[in-house]
Amino acid sequence: MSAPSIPNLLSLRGSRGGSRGRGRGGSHRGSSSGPSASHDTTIQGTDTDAAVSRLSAVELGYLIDPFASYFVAPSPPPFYSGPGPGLPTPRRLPIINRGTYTRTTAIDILIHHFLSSTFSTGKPRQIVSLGAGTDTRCFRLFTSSQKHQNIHYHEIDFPVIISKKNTLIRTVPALNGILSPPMPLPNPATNQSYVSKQHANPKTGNTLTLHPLDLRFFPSSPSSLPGLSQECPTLLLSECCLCYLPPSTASDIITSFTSCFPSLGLVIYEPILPGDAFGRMMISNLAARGVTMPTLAVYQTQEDQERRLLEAGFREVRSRTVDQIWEEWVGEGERERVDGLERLDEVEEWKLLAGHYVIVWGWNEGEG
Ligand SMILES: C[S@@+](CC[C@H](N)C(=O)[O-])C[C@H]1O[C@@H](n2cnc3c(N)ncnc32)[C@H](O)[C@@H]1O
Repeated sequence: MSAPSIPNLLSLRGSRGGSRGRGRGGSHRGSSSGPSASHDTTIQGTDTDAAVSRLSAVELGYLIDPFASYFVAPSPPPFYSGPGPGLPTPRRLPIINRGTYTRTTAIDILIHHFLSSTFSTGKPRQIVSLGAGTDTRCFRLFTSSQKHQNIHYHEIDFPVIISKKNTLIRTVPALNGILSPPMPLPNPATNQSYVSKQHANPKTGNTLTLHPLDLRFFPSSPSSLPGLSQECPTLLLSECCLCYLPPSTASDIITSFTSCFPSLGLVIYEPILPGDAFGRMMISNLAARGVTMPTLAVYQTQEDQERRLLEAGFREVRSRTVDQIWEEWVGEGERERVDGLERLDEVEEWKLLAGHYVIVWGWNEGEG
């Protein structure tokens, strides 16, 4: 569970140890005032929260991710005056670490299912991550199994975030050892002002294409994104991203995929239940940080989220709250291992928090 999704708890109790309308032609649907630079900076900052939460879960043994540390800058000690080690990564609360673990594991399971169920097509498979930020999943995937070949991973985020990621991949040997230096991809539509860059691994055929793009200006045809083909089985992923967009923009983006990608799956992770006491507190704490999640008002429940995907054109849809995933998907032995990592006294609080986040997935072909 990423920190931006839980500022309610962090601001209530402190973390342990320290520490948007889609428009074409410049219009901004769903917002009367249009995007402001400071609001965008706040939303971009949620990626840092997510990266720190990931590293906290890794350092405590919840997750294995050799790449997480490269995306978190060491914080300088107080009165820092030169080179030298920074402060240790802030540790998140045990319930936050468990949330990050459960959400990450569940999305990994769904992605592996997509990859194994589309393996026999013999076609390249595409994963398109909306608001990918500094997520490390692509690197974990490309190094986790020999079978993972011919995967075209696309990440979309604001230019400032993509540029940071691109620089890191170019300069960190552990990252550029997996993928070659980036090649700029030509933009098929001359009026697009962004340049996508593709990192490739010639041995496996895997590629990572980074698209610097404000999703509020997403093209009406996704296949105009450089390197993206509507002929390949494709999984669209939004891990706490579409919730920051105006609802009409978010649904336009989803339907632009369902209308032209015949073999499509979608995985969304978002908060729900804004109307109860916990939800109201969550919203007011987000607002205090200048963060709004407009889709939360429209898709308030698990059922609303499922309906959203059915209305967008998916044939089959399922959902589970993070709480349900912990109970139903994590095996007993693994639950014991995770329980043993940190003392978690706040069981009720965990259930409350984990019940307010949902993973919804849908597909339009095959058996999902
Ligand atoms: C909470 S972070 C999640 C990052 C990543 N998906 C993860 O789970 O680790 C939300 C991400 O969505 C991106 N985002 C939000 N609105 C966006 C927009 N209009 N265009 C592009 N990216 C956006 C932010 O920049 C940020 O990287």
